[in-house]
Amino acid sequence: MLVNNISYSYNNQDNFTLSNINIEIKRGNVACLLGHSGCGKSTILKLIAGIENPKSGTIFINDRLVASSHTSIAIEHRNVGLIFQHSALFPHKTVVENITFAIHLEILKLLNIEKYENMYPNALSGGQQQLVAIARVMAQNPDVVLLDEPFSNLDILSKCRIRHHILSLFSSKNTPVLMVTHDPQEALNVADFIYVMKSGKIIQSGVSSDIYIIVLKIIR
Ligand SMILES: Nc1ncnc2c1ncn2[C@@H]1O[C@H](COP(=O)(O)OP(=O)(O)OP(=O)(O)O)[C@@H](O)[C@H]1O
Repeated sequence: MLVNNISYSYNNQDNFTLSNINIEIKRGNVACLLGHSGCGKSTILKLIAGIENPKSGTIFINDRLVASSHTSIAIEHRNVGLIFQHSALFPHKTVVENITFAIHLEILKLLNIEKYENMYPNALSGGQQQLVAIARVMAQNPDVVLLDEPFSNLDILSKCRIRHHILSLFSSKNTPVLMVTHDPQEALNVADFIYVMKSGKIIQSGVSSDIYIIVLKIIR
């Protein structure tokens, strides 16, 4: 997955929300976007997913051009697995119907949600709904996975267990993962590569061990 010199502004304003963003994630690797609230992390995910289109620059998924100032492959044709903080489920479908297409019982078991199989989302807690959204992406077999603070409404034990399962599953399938977080410790724990953002720019990037000192400064 390659994001090449992307710039973007909401509502065609002169001040750019994102300037000259470059991100490369090798197959099977996990990269983290780390930065304070409002620095533009979610906007990068929206551009990769096809919810917004860049003003300049290019995006490639699986070596295919999906976005440039004059090209935009529709979101449903990008095969992107998206998990947001509050992932939307179809309220009129049961858990098993929500996961649809390539439903795998192993995924339900892995996430401990097989007992909710025939329930509707309104009968599930926020954390349980999030597990169903995660299962849906795991069943989709995406070309790239975008995680936007996906574990924040899970308890700490579930968070560590599920995060480990998801990241090892996609790593074993050679799928690149881009994860947004505010939490430097989480980035250091899970990422192969970290991009540190400030005010719409990437101010530092590197393998986790190399930027440890910079991340420590952010924690303080
Ligand atoms: N739909 C929109 N229209 C106009 N401005 C927007 C829109 N969405 C986001 N913004 C602005 O763009 C900037 C970047 O927002 P973004 O959601 O990408 O930040 P973030 O780093 O993901 O923040 P957080 O960690 O709080 O989710 C912010 O200043 C925000 O106010």
